[in-house]
Amino acid sequence: MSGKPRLTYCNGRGRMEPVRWLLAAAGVEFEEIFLETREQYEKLIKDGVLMFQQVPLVEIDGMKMVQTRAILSYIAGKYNLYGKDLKERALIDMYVEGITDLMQMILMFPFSPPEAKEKNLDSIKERATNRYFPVFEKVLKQHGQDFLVGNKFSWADVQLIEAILAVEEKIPAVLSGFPQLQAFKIRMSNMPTIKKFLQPGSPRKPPPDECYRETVLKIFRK
Ligand SMILES: N[C@@H](CCC(=O)N[C@@H](CSCc1ccccc1I)C(=O)NCC(=O)O)C(=O)O
Repeated sequence: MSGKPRLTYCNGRGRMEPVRWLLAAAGVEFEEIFLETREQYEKLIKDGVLMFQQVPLVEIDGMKMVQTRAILSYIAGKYNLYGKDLKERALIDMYVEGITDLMQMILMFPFSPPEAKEKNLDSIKERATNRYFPVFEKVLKQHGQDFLVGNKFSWADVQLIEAILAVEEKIPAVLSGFPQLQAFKIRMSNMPTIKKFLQPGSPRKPPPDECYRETVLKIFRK
């Protein structure tokens, strides 16, 4: 037992990528088990390892954690990325949940039917530009600090930089109207732990491709 957290999921972003981001941003090394076949997944279920027969699964501190939100909250609390008090935690929760709503659109995009892809991409652009990014542009402009909450690096900052980079992969000019977010992106990308995670060879996963899509559908088919 290495003592490192152990992540079980497909070899791709999916619902596990925010967990990889948060652990990496906290400077925590982790191990990964990749699900490649439905048989692997069915064996986890048979062995009673998955509380709701779902992954992500994160084994940490003797626990077999499932439910992405619970996993992320535990990691944020453990590594002091969850604010200094209840009100800062509430603000971080609101920011994270909002960004998660945007990221859910990106998560599901590879599974859009071909005829819906253009419309779904337009929806991502519309929501990022008009609903989500303006909130964080305003927050950063109003308090003039480097980080979203309490002038301290937190889970909210990690979730936002992940989202910015993910949206830019689809809409490269998405930050053109957001100078504060452009500066935030540079600041976060230069933080040592995030800079390391953005380097080739890190556990960060590439954008989903057809192979990943087919693997997910094969493993989790109903
Ligand atoms: N609420 C759970 C949902 C987890 C979930 O839906 N996991 C999927 C794998 S992610 C699958 C995935 C991967 C990429 C993009 C979209 C999606 I959905 C699963 O285990 N499905 C099997 C089942 O529910 O029987 C969480 O947040 O962890």
